[in-house]
Amino acid sequence: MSDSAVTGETVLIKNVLLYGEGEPTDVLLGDGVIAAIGADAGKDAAPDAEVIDAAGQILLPGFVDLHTHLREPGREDTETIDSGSAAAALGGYTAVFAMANTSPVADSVVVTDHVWRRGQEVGLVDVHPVGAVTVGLEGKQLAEMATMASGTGRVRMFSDDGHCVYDPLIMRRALEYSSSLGVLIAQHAEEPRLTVGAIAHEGPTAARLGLAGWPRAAEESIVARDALLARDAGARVHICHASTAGTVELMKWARGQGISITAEVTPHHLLLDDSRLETYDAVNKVNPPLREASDVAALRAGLAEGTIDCVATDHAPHAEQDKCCEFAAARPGMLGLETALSIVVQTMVRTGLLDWRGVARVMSERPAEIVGLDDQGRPLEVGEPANLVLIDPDAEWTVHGPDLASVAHNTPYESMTLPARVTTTILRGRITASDGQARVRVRNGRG
Ligand SMILES: NC(=O)N[C@@H](CC(=O)O)C(=O)O
Ligand SMILES: [Zn+2]
Repeated sequence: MSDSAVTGETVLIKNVLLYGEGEPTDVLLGDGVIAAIGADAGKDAAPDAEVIDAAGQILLPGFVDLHTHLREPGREDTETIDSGSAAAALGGYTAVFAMANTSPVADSVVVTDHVWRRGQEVGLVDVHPVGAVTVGLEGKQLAEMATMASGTGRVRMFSDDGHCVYDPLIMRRALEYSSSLGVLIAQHAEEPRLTVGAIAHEGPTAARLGLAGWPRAAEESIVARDALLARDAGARVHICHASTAGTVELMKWARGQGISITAEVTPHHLLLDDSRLETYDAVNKVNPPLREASDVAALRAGLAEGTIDCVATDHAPHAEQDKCCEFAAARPGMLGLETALSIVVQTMVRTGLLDWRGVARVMSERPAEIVGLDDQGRPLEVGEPANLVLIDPDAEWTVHGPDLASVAHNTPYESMTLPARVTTTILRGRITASDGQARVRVRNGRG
């Protein structure tokens, strides 16, 4: 064997378009990294290398989701780290951030380390635990952020998501503390005094349908407040699921002031608006609510120009009994991991707002940068970690909830035909999903 020969599990991807550009080429993966790129990349491939004919397919860095709800521990009847990892791998993700609103809440290192370890055992995607900002998500007392940040799970992001850290003094202290720890605070921006009883976007549709309204100002007032608190604390703040045109304007203003603020938008806020509520189907109930077409247009434009940094799924599985009930009683949230790429292609690529490099930016590179992951969202270059996704841009598929890997089936895209599909996902050189099947880890005999 020559010195340059690649050892361990090797994968040879043939005839693939890097970032959807240029001429098709070959990419060899070995030892968990990109070992070679080019027409002769296969010359060092081991005889037993897995060969993927990727003609017509696009290679991007694996996706990173800053906002996933995996429901373990506590609601394993709706999602587990196993099922959620499979959904993530099938959606093209190589890293996800599992939100802290589990039961028990991830406000201690016991829970955050469990989430990390369980994710590594499953081995389909890196499951990074998000720690709670406050004990029990109650907004009263800061959780032990330093302990969680230094645990095995190395918590990099803290959020009370599902709840807003509404007390400005607590938020200020959390931001001050976060900058000394080098971690990120992600805010579910919702002024709770403005959303008492609210279940839908406050506007003409909700008024006509008799649904109590969640005004845009409930989000925007917190975005503005937190921008100012981050400025004063010299800290960074990340805005979860931006949903209004006004939030895009506030982001522009804050950036112009030199404030360290980033924001994500969900696929559903890029595609759906409150006209979906006409049927009273609670599958469309989500926080923040689906807004108006003008907000959807502003969010798309904001993402295209970089004012909104990235796409995050807010994948929120719920049991059938919590979704197939009266709108007011239903829980908010919808599935997102397995449909995210298709929705981004439909809303951003097919509309000419983003090219495939732009998709890599908003789904891989920016989210990895925002949380400081140095092994994700990397350039497609020799020596870089082989965290990758292969996409068939011309595929079309019809969504059917029970076919998704999640335990729960609450997809708002049921029976919709969507463009583009993930064909293969690769984590550290190992195929984690291909042709619609997640691949659980096979021991390689060395370990
Ligand atoms: N988005 C939602 O409507 N629900 C999320 C919580 C959240 O992200 O706010 C959930 O945990 O179900
Ligand atoms: Zn939220």
